[in-house]
Amino acid sequence: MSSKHAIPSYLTPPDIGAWGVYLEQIDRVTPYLGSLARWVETMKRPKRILIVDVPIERDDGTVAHFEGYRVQHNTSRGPGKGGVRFHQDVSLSEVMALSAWMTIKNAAVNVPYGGAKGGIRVDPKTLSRAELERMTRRYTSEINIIIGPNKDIPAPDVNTNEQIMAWMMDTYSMNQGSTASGVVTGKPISLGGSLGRHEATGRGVFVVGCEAAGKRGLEIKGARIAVQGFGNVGGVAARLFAAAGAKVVAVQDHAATVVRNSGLDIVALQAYVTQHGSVAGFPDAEQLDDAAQFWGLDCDILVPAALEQQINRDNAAQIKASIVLEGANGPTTPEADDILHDRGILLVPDVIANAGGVTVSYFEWVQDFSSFFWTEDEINSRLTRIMREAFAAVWALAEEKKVSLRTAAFIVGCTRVLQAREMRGLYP
Ligand SMILES: NC(=O)C1=CN([C@@H]2O[C@H](COP(=O)(O)OP(=O)(O)OC[C@H]3O[C@@H](n4cnc5c(N)ncnc54)[C@H](O)[C@@H]3O)[C@@H](O)[C@H]2O)C=CC1
Ligand SMILES: O=C(O)CCC(=O)C(=O)O
Repeated sequence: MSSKHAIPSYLTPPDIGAWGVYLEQIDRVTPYLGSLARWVETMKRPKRILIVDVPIERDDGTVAHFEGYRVQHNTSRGPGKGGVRFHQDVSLSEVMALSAWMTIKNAAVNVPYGGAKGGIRVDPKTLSRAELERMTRRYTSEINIIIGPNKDIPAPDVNTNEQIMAWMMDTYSMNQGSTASGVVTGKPISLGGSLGRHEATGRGVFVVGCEAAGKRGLEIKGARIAVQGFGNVGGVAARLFAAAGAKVVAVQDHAATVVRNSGLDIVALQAYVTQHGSVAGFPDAEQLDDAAQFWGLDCDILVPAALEQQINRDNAAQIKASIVLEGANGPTTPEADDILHDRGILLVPDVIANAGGVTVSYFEWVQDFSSFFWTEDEINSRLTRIMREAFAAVWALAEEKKVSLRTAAFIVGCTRVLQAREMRGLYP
């Protein structure tokens, strides 16, 4: 949305895609929430939505406008918490859905936050570094009134990273008149970031992947893994699986799919992507001409770690993996969920599988408040314990109620949120 003549996305017909997925999942859960069901209606409504115009001066002197959002879905259990995404397909309905998933996720792993998410509808690859900085700072100033260490704490998501968080923290601090390191997490270590946060989401995916494999009697050593998305989440998860002796047989990113039956060299692939911007052209691998073939590849564990709605009715029947680990948020449509379930494929849902990131974000926030920083071993062992316990609790509930892991995770999350709401007296 860089042209000043383009129609803002919130004036176009609603894209219920991602948001609709969320609503359907909530609806499926309601029968299991018993007396809490009457409040689920309130879970469908975000608490606060801010849509902002983000104008910047381009390097050539022209002015470009971008549309930005921050949605606070729920704050019953604490301040809003969730990442910021820069992507050309970001829309209000997508950010609403992502914020709602954050509410469920934060409650499912029991970190003391509500749920929030933000984004800018922009392809950051079209911006220079200086333009990216101006856009990030302007966006932060525009949402300044609703964020803060005790209000709503942004973090990285797709196409945002430590540098973006540093600019956000600096802009917020300048507006406040004092340094407020706790306003964002996922910061550089030199600015109060936490050891282990960069790897935390991928590490959490790996930890719950090992737990799920154990339930299925699958050895990680020698297991065949396929990963879609080779950024922060997919890249780290792939590296940890490979280091544990698994064979990462396929990696797909926005530009290409690379395959190697005997296992890709993940360290070399990461170095290649750092240099070339994508996996396209990586030597020592076959490249698939048709990206859709990725879904039918022979593997044991499939890790979607890119965007929403990637596993859908067109490809769910082709999936050969026995375990799907949702590194991304919302990668599976409800229709595909049913297909995978009917085929006996074990799906570990996003709200558990990728919760390692926000868990270490919580550690970072705590460390910032106390100005006392933990060792990487302390962080990783606490993260591993929380992820294992969350997985075990959801697994036990799924067995008890005879429901999927997704439904069980939603029951755990919704119950905690709605109980907090009831105790506070905020129910309608
Ligand atoms: N960064 C974090 O801490 C967390 C991220 N997530 C979720 O994980 C997913 C990935 O996020 P990050 O790794 O942080 O983003 P990233 O920006 O670091 O990487 C995204 C990756 O997805 C690939 N990709 C983009 N479009 C694609 C397409 N159409 N097909 C295949 N690959 C495509 C990109 O090439 C890149 O490799 C998102 O759903 C995000 O919401 C979830 C929890 C925390
Ligand atoms: O670390 C955080 O605060 C949130 C990460 C995030 O956006 C997510 O879990 O989807």
